[in-house]
Formats: sequence, C-alpha cells, structure tokens
Amino acid sequence: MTLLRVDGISKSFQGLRAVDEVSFEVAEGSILGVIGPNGAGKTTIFNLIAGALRPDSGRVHLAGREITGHTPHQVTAAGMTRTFQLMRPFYSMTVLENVTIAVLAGGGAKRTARTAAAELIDRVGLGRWRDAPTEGLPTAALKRLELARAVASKPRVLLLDEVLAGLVPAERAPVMELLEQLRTDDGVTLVFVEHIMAAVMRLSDSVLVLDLGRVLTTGAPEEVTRDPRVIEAYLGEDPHAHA
Ligand SMILES: Nc1ncnc2c1ncn2[C@@H]1O[C@H](COP(=O)(O)OP(=O)(O)OP(=O)(O)O)[C@@H](O)[C@H]1O
Repeated sequence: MTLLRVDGISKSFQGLRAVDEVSFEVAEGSILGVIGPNGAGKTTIFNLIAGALRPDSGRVHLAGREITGHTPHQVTAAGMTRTFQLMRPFYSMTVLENVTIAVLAGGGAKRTARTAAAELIDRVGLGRWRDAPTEGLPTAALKRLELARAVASKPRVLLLDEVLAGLVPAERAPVMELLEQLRTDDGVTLVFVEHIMAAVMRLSDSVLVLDLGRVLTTGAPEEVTRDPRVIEAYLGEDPHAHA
C-alpha cells in the first residue's frame, strides 16, 4: 500500500525553481533513499511534505489523506515526523528529559514516559549520556538524540535528513542497524536524505535521484547508481566514490 504520495510539488524562491514538479510514492514499510548533488532540492522537499513550507503547486497525501499545506504539528499528528540537519534539542535539559518530552508529545502516557524514553535512549546507544546535560554533548550523540526524539513520537513515516553526517564509520553502524530495526520490528516507513552512498546502498529499497529540483530517475539502488545520468549529475564522478 502506498503510504506517502507526492504529486507534482513545486517551490520557487525568488524565481529559482528549487523543487520542480517532483512526484514519488513510498510504500508502507519500505525505505526510500533520496540522493542528489548539493542544492538539488532534497531538504526543500522535506520542508514541503513535512509542513515547514507550503508548495506553490502539487499535492501530498499521507495514508490516503491530503496533507498539502498542513502545519508541521498537523503533519506530525497525521503520522509523519522529520529530523533536522541542524539539531534543536532543549539544551538546558538532560538527554532523558529531552526524550521524555518527545514521548509525551507523541501521546505517550505520563506514568510510563520516562521508562519508554530510557529504553529508547539505550536503543540509540546513548545510555551513558542519559542523565547528562544536552549542552556539550558531542555531535554524534546529538544526532542520536535527535533520532530518539523523532522515534519517540511513534511516526508511521520518518523523514531523516542526513542523520549519518558527522558520524565516523564506527558510529554509523549502530544507527543504520536502528533504522533497519525500525522498519523490520516497528513497521516504520523511512525516507532518508543521505550523501553517504554506502548507507544508501545498504538501506534503500528504492532510491530517488534529484538534480536541479527535478527527479532525474528512481529505482533500485544498484540500478540508479549505475545510471550514466546519475553519474553525470555527480560531476562525472562515480557516485560510489562518495561512500
Ligand atoms: N529559504 C530559501 N530561500 C532561498 N533559496 C533557498 C531557500 N531554501 C533553499 N533554497 C535554494 O533552493 C535550492 C535547493 O536547496 P536545498 O537545500 O533543498 O538542496 P539540498 O539538495 O538539500 O542541498 P544540500 O545537499 O546542500 O543540503 C538551492 O539552490 C538553495 O540555495
């Protein structure tokens, strides 16, 4: 079943067509990787479908309901949550407090929120920082906190914006495992923007390739990354070289 359907969305900024008639579908329980050179429109698409920006035209449907132009809060309530490239935790609070708030915001019961948050913190590998103040955490820990907060809201669709950026390979592996578990064990549908090609190849069922605001191609990961148009969009380099 198609869970997320995007039909011909466009967005211009001062005459620049940042997103140009982009359409794609994501089946429930699948993982879509979104790739493209810098400025291709990846983050803007997330902003358009998650409610941070209103598309100039086009429509977005989630589980058969139109959510075009809905506010971020409404989109979250409808079952779709996003992470940000730049994290925005409450810096004055501990890791546990931050995730507990996210569990409560996701409709979790007050009595069990802290326990649920602590479990999630362990799951993303943040156990040793559970009671640490958020301010001063290393980037890798902040990234995992952001992921824990997003997962806490129990989304049906999770939009991930470069969650692996800034992590060293040893830190990436557990995050990738978590993403696979989210799909397999929790049935979460994932859409993730990522520059690290090894992760795109490993996690994606299908890949959407963007260039200059348009869909260049879409298909299985091994298919699209061998597509000459994709290689050209990456300035003549083999996209695998970004791994
Ligand atoms: N708020 C804005 N105002 C003006 N231009 C914008 C705005 N947001 C994005 N753009 C422009 O839209 C285009 C697409 O940007 P976007 O950030 O979506 O690309 P991206 O594929 O996410 O890039 P990156 O991989 O560098 O994050 C770029 O040319 C960018 O400069």
